Amino acid sequence: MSLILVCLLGALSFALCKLLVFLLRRPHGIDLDGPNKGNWLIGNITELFEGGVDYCVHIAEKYGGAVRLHGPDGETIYVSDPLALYHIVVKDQHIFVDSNKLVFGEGLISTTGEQHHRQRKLLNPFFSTSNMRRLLTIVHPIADILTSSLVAEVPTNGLHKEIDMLPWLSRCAFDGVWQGVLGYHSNTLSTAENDSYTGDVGHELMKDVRDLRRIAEAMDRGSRKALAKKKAAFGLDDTMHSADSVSGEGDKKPSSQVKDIMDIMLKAKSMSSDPEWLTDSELLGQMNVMVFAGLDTTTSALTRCVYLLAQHPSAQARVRSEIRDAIKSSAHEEHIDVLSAELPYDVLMNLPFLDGVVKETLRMYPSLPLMARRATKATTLPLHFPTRSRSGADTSTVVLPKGTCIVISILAANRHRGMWDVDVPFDEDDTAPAPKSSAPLPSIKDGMRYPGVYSNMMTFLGGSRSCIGFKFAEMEIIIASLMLRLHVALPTEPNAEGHVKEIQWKLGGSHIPVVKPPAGDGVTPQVPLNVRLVTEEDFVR
Ligand code: HEM
Repeated sequence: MSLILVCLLGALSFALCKLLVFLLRRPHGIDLDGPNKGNWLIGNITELFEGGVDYCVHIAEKYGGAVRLHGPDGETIYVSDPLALYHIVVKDQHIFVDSNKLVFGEGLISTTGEQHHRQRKLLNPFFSTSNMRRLLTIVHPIADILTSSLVAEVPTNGLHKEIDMLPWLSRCAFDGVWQGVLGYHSNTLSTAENDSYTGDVGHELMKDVRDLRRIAEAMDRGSRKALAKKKAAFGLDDTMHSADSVSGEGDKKPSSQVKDIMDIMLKAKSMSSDPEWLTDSELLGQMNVMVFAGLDTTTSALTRCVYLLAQHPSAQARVRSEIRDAIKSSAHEEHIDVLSAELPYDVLMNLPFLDGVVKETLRMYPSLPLMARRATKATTLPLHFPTRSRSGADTSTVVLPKGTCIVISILAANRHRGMWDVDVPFDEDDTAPAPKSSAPLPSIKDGMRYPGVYSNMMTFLGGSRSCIGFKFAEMEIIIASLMLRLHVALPTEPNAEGHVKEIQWKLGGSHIPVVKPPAGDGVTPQVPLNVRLVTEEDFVR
């Protein structure tokens, strides 16, 4: 055998050994247990949407706070463990990123790193409790219009009428967000006519990515109009004004009359000596983001809350009675006409059962149930509750390769049995005694915490990318106004074929209510409820 051949064979054996060692040492993906891999192309991640809320909660209960799933990009982890979430959204949030830049321009949701930090620092004060409190007063008249419009729809003889509540509640959310963010009176509740912006955005829950793009474009058009008008009112540079001639009331508004979030931002801009401070494109981006981020989320929460009250008549009666009692005692008058009385803001925001109903809705059915992130480098996630590895042994850490996709399960976190005690006030059978505690929110076990910004739940996420508008998402005023005058119940009338409508909540990016076949098509978003005027029987006796 020639020397060359010996050398070649030696090199080949060496390379084979190296390959063997590499293959043996190669990590076998993420060492977590999880459901079967599913479809070879897209994996099993779509089962989250197909299986809906129950499946999303079930897999966390079965496999633990970190579950291995498979998506189109390979292995994905589905996280609801409190410590892991703390690392993802707070401690190591710079590693776990998400970007929607293409759709949202330069608004808060899409910016990252230093730009996001700068914008957030600038915007945080605008969302202070006192500003929010001021902004929330605009919701009052909107709630009144919603209720009186619905009262006008139902028979005066006490019989009910089936009404699809979705368009009413989404218009209400729309008017609230538009007016609160842009100071634009869209009045979709009181007029059937909408401009292209309100028409495109306001009336339906968003269904797919094409809708998202169309909505983003429509929002941009509307925001440009609103910005140009406001800049003129604040005496700021009017380049945008001339590009988009804006007519209408309110020109040259005195800067003391600051009413909405845009007013607050523009007033701050008009007082700054730095022309680069909050550029027009940043301002426009912020407006689009606020309206987009606030609209579907608020509609979804509001609709779910009304639906749950229809499903749980005793909770409905209790809410109604609590509001009536509070109005009477704040007016110091037993025989006051409750229906025409003002609902004082401070009284409303301090009603424990109403507060519990709103918080439970947000906890059990978070408007954004699943959020996506991606690990920008290899890292190790610690877990508070040990979870199952592939071998079935318990593990308290998960090693994540660079690029791993993460699904933050807000839904599973908010219902984690290791963290929360019971589900009240919406008990399954609606017969359980009402909780005695003055704070009817389920207690958090052993003082453990989720890193959420609100009530320890993850509904508004946590950390530097948490929801900036969560204080603006209060629903108490609207629910109180509705409940005081109207009674809602699930549909009861069979159609011509004898089928009664049953509402099903599908899971997309948000929750989509449809009527299940055969009574409905299972596709069109709607929430048909039997609505009638309230009678004395509808209060707790
Ligand atoms: C029930 C109502 C709401 C829910 C459940 C909700 C939930 C959330 C969640 C989960 C995020 C994090 C998104 C992510 O990191 O990918 C978020 C972000 C955000 N939300 Fe909300 N939101 C609600 C209402 C609102 C309202 C009314 C506004 C504005 C007036 C708003 C403005 C924003 C903004 C600007 C962000 C981006 C924050 C950032 O990236 O720094 N949200 N929201």
